[in-house]
Formats: sequence, C-alpha cells, structure tokens
Amino acid sequence: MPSPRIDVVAALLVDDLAVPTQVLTARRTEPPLLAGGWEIPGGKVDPGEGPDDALHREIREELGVTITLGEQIPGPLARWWPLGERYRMRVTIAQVSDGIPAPLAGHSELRWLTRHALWSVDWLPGNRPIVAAAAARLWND
Ligand SMILES: Nc1nc2c([nH]c(=O)n2[C@H]2C[C@H](O)[C@@H](COP(=O)(O)OP(=O)(O)OP(=O)(O)O)O2)c(=O)[nH]1
Repeated sequence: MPSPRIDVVAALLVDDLAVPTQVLTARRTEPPLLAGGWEIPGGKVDPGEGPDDALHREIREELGVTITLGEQIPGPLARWWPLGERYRMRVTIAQVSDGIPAPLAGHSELRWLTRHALWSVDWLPGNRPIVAAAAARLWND
C-alpha cells in the first residue's frame, strides 16, 4: 500500500564514506517556521521520479555537487523516517564525487560537523532521532 506521506530524500554527506570524520549540515531559509533550523540536504521526490534520481537532482540543485551514494540510515517506517504526520524521509549516507558544496538554493549556510560538534547546531526537531541514528551508524555513538 502506498504511504499517505509525502516522500522526501536526503543525503547525509560525509567527508569519506570509508572513514567518515565529518558530516555536512545546511541551514534552511524557508518556510518561516523552519528557517534557521539545520537539516540534512535533500527534498521532495517528484511524481514519477525514483528516490535515488530525486536525491541526485536535489543535491545538484541545492549544493551544486555530484555525489556517490553509500548505505541508508534505516528508519522505523519500512526504512523511512517520519517527519511529523505529513512527510517521511529516506536518508542515505553519501560522499561528494565532484565539486565543492555551496548553499545555492534553500540554505543560508553549510557547515561540516565533526563527531564532537554533531549537536552544536539547532537541528530541525524531526531530525534529532535521525542524527542520533547516524552517529550510531558512523561512529558507534
Ligand atoms: N530536505 C530535508 N527536509 C526536511 C528535513 N527535516 C525536516 O523536517 N524536513 C522537512 C522540511 C519540509 O517540510 C520537508 C522537505 O521539503 P523540502 O522543502 O526540503 O523539499 P523541496 O526541496 O522539494 O522543496 P520545495 O521545492 O517543495 O519547496 O521535510 C531534512 O533534514 N532535510
């Protein structure tokens, strides 16, 4: 049965898929309710689009880079993570394969976070369990 939630895909960019020491987070500029919060870059899957294609497209549009996909961070809804009642998000660990990330659309700032600085930004509320699961996956935290 299709999910009643809208599909969002996001890339948890790490500096190195084999030995990750930092993750990239981005500060949203919209909508006003979410502006200023830090998130995992990505966006909604378009109708008829596959989730991986959507992820490559969103990261190209938002950050101007090409990425290589690694493993997913599995969430509790058949691997997706609930975001409130309206959305579900699939999070894939990834690495930049070409380019340098820049806040081209939708973000005012990007920041690479080390393991110890992971909680130094104000993550969007729905992201906290995802970030905790990411730390466990990347660093056994
Ligand atoms: N991309 C992303 N969205 C998140 C995260 N956490 C979170 O609650 N969200 C919410 C914010 C939005 O309501 C929704 C995703 O929408 P979006 O605004 O990023 O999607 P989009 O780029 O396709 O935006 P648009 O063109 O429709 O404006 O999920 C996150 O870590 N990354």
